[in-house]
Amino acid sequence: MKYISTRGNAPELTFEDAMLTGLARDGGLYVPETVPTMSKEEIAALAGLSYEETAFRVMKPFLGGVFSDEEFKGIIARAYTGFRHDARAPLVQLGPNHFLMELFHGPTLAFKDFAMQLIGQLFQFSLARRGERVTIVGATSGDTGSAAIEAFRGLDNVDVFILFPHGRVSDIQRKQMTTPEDANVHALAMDGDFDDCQAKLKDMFNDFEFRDGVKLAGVNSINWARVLAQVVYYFSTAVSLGAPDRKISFTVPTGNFGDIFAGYIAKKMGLPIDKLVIATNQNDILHRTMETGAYTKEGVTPSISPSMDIQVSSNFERALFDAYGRDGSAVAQLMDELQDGSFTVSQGAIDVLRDTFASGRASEEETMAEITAAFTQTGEVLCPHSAVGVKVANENLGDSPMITLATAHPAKFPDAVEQAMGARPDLPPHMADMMDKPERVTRVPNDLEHLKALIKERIAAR
Ligand SMILES: Cc1ncc(COP(=O)(O)O)c(C=O)c1O
Ligand SMILES: N[C@@H](CCOP(=O)(O)O)C(=O)O
Repeated sequence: MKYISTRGNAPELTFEDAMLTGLARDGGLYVPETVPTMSKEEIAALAGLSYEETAFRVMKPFLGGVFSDEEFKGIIARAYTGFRHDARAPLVQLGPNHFLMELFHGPTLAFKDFAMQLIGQLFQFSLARRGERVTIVGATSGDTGSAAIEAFRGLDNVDVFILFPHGRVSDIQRKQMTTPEDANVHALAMDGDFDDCQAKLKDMFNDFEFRDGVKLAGVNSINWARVLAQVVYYFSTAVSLGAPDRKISFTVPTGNFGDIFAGYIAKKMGLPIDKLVIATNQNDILHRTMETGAYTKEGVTPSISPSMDIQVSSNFERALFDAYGRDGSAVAQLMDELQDGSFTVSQGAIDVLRDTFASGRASEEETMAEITAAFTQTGEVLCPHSAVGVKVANENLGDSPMITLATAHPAKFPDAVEQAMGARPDLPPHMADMMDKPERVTRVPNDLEHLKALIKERIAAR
């Protein structure tokens, strides 16, 4: 099993090297050369298995033998012990044919834990056997950062630097990143929005002297292992509702396109997915692209679902790669054009994308109204991101059961939830004292040289 870049001009890597590398050296994202498939019988055999066993069976074909079965099973078992629900990704019913997949029972209360806890274990295993250390730099709109810090805190052979947009994450998200006391954790509040943070991260990867000097690694969904870990819950939930004997649809609150891309991979592997619906907030570049074919940046407007306040949706590049028949030079050209603010998807490619993905958007008012409606009608308390998903899913219900992904716990966004419902959601007991803890954070400008110097200085001081 080899991994290739979406821009067609970087070395082919094994699963382990692609995971430790992050961004490809041509600026592209790694994808498997071919996507392994599961037969109908293999999918049916997942029924009744634990989440961990399902994870092992779904992910193993992507590893190319870099871990033994025993090693990989141990890694998976350690990754999911910190989850507070036995099912890991339980389903609750919202309506006759509509279900919610609760992905917020991990340690930091967001779907990011599913992949980040696994990556934490994978990195520890690989770095120990190679005798290496890495510097992780991550960009976050709130949830990736806290999940990464939780997964890597306290490790001697990893420093983790998290860039988040100053003033644009919720108080809980900020506290999750700034209160850990471990010396290898560095929370950096940057001037700008999430897209600025992600652009700086990619600039660091494209500076080979810096990248090689600090042994840069990435744990955003540019990292293939992040996407792979998220494929598992599409299988576990679809099978629990009758797949492969019936088709299942999914609606995914979307920002950086990693989570829905995992659903697309599940479909390519053979899971009978009917509709795969992109749900955006008012920062709706993906919905506009699906409607018009023009991917045009308009600037980010802060919303009540801040983790989805994204305009440069990193993993869309992976979908474009397939839609353009895996033509890396065509993708490289589109990404060059995006530097000037926009590109137009060819008719052939947009047709392919429309065959696979539907889309919709929720305004701020609609998101609020959905939190209120879901609570009144079902008793389920939604976070604003999940509410965007439920609103768009309701517009896409059909014959097949619809599963909407609930991507974060409502207590991470208490202000919006309180405004919609009149009651403030409680944090789980393990986080109850978080708001009282002192914070450790460095305010940084949107300046590449400044960031590189700071990172080098911090590593040298450890
Ligand atoms: C709570 C929440 N919902 C949805 C998303 C969007 O997911 P993705 O970036 O994989 O599209 C994010 C951020 O990634 C998030 O943190
Ligand atoms: N919403 C994300 C943005 C980064 O996405 P990622 O999946 O690429 O890590 C966040 O919470 O940081």
